Amino acid sequence: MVIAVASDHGGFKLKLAVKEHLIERGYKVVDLGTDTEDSVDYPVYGQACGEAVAAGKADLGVVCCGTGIGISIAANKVKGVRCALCTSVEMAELAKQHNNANVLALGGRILETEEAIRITDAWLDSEFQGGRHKRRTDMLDAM
Ligand SMILES: O=C(CO)[C@H](O)[C@H](O)[C@H](O)COP(=O)(O)O
Repeated sequence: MVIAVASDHGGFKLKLAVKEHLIERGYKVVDLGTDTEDSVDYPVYGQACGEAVAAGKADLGVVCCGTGIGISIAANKVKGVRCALCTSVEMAELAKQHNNANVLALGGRILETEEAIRITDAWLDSEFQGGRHKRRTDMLDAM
């Protein structure tokens, strides 16, 4: 299982913490940048992660910016991406169970690192429930 991670400067430190955690969990991680806390533009990194997932170069993606909002909008511009901005464990569970989110967005200026890790684990460890939810994700993917 390969997970792509990407962030702007606002999510850089959180991305590093999530990346380390993912590696500890045994995932192969591809880091698409940014690589410093210098100011950069979140659309570049949201698009890069979304394209990696959509192209099958990664199975899943995690994107981080200051709030998680801008980079999630960018990732969701890529066809085939279902990026979910999550601020709680419950949202993360439902993002996988109902939306089959293939990219998780987190806010580095919003979440404590420990909570972000719990959210990431909840998303990874939940399973898509299919059924009526599959009909709806198919509708999303056809847009
Ligand atoms: O999602 C965002 C904005 O929609 C992020 O929070 C960005 O990280 C933020 O806009 C960066 O702001 P900065 O003042 O340039 O650091």
